Amino acid sequence: MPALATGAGHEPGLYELLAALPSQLQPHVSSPEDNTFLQDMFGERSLHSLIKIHERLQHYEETKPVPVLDNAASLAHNLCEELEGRPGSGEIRELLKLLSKPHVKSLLTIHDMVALKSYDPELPPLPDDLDDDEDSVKIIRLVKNKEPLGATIMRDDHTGAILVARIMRGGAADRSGLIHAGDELKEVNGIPTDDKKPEEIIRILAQSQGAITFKVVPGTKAETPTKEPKVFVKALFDYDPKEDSAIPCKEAGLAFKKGSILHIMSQDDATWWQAKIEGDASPRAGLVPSKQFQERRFAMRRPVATLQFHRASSKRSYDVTFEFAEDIEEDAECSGGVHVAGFRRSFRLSRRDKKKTNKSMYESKKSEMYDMADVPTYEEVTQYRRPSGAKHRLVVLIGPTGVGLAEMKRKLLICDPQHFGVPIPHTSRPKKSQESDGVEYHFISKSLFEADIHNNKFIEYGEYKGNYYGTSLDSLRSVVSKNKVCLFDVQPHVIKHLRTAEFKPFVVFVKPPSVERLRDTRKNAKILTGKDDKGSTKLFTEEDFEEMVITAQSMESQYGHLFEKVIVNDDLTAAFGELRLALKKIEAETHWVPVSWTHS
Ligand SMILES: Nc1ncnc2c1ncn2[C@@H]1O[C@H](COP(=O)(O)OP(=O)(O)OP(=O)(O)O)[C@@H](O)[C@H]1O
Repeated sequence: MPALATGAGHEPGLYELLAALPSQLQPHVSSPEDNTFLQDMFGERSLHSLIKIHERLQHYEETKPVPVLDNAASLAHNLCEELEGRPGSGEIRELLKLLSKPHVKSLLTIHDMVALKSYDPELPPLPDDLDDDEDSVKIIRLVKNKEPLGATIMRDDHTGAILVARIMRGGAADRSGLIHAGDELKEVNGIPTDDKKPEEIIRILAQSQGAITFKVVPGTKAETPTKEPKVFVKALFDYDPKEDSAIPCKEAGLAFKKGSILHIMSQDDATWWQAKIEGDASPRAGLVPSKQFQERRFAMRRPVATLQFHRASSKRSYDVTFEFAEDIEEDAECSGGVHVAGFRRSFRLSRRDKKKTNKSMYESKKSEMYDMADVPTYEEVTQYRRPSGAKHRLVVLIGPTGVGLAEMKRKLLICDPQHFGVPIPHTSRPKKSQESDGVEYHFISKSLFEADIHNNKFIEYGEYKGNYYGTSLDSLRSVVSKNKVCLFDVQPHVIKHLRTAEFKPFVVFVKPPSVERLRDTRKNAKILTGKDDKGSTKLFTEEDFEEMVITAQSMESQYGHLFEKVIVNDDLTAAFGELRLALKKIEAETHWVPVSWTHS
């Protein structure tokens, strides 16, 4: 290790520290390689030179020297020329040799630059053939790497000029700050653009390597660098720009899936927003249809979708047959010694027992039609983490009848009865001798039930054999207020009524596997026949499996945008494990929820 210079500097402490460091660090360094590395690093000549420079600079910083001249390089050059003609002494030869060394020349050039404070890069000379009226032309040079430029161009219909149509946020052009939407492109790498189609120019750009020179006439539109607030939305539909004939530039489009979180980076254009997928490493935005534009498109397409849905529905006749099976609380409610009051089947879609259509349910039909009028495009979201001690989100389970929602609820209640709860329903039927009010049901009179319906107290209700049954909002509140996670399975059209800041529903769709897998996994499973009030069961039929799969498809296509988690109930243990994990995450981790749920 070279000896450390004892500099005439101001910080002898620094030298001492450097000299002492290797031996001081030695006890903490385990491998000999690391030790050698440290010795080499601290003994490195360039490090010592750097410290010397640092000291000198510090010294001069204090004395604040001003340059005597700012043309040292040319002075040295002239001197060399003069001396070269003369018969030289040894000293002259030495001076000539010194002044002609490249690093001395560079040093003097840098000296002059500093003296002149001339730090700007040298720009290429302006073309000689500029028109008089082209005085506002700009020559821009960008160095292109593999990344696209992040700008789109178009031809102005009136003037024929090639204009920069938009600059993609976060892209190379945007980051340069040199090109703006509305600028007129005159030349690319010296090639005039006036006789070129936009596609040809794009091709020239794509083929260019390294530096690209643009000649542009800046647009008249004043650039106001707007600091837009950060907007995040959840996409409620799948989008592929390649399939979109309306997008102005497919290459600039951003593909996303239903449920993706998009960071909206610009809404300057009412039709095409700029967005990137949250968490994506690329800084560059892509084009996505704006909410208004997409809503308009969906609205135009909707009659077809409605027709298809109803055709499918009427063929399979699921649309109106809802079943309310009461009296099946049976032993399941008490399994594992856990009394699970109100644990019963809820009003879910069924095709079974067609004869019993008289057990019709309230607003279902109307609501389905209403749902078709909703156009799911984007929903503004924000990050949310349940504050400790705050109420839990309502857990809403959705799925076709027989898929296993009751099984999932039962398992959750058994594994942690202190943590999970279910709402106790109301009924207007008389209480049976073995029942207690507020345990199996809240027993109320028919007139009171009707008054509560009128006052919108029920999130769902139905009539069966002249008696009302229903679940009230207050019964959900009662579970939540006990600091429990309230489990609630409903028909999907009810979800939207629960989507409030109060309940913040976490919607889980339990989906059946294929008919083949259902056949394999449900060999011995039983479903309710709905043939009587006693909860009689039967084995699944092939028709039940098919119905389950088709109903699930309909539910997913109509309500899929409201599902936060989709679980395929193939193997029960695996499906239950997935549900538990999802619920744990929602309770403890940060996730996205609609913005409206966080302002109260
Ligand atoms: N993954 C599975 N593998 C095998 N059997 C299952 C599975 N999931 C549920 N089952 C069984 O299927 C039957 C129907 O399940 P469950 O009663 O939970 O359905 P459900 O969705 O509540 O339907 P419904 O609303 O008609 O009662 C039960 O016997 C249940 O044990």
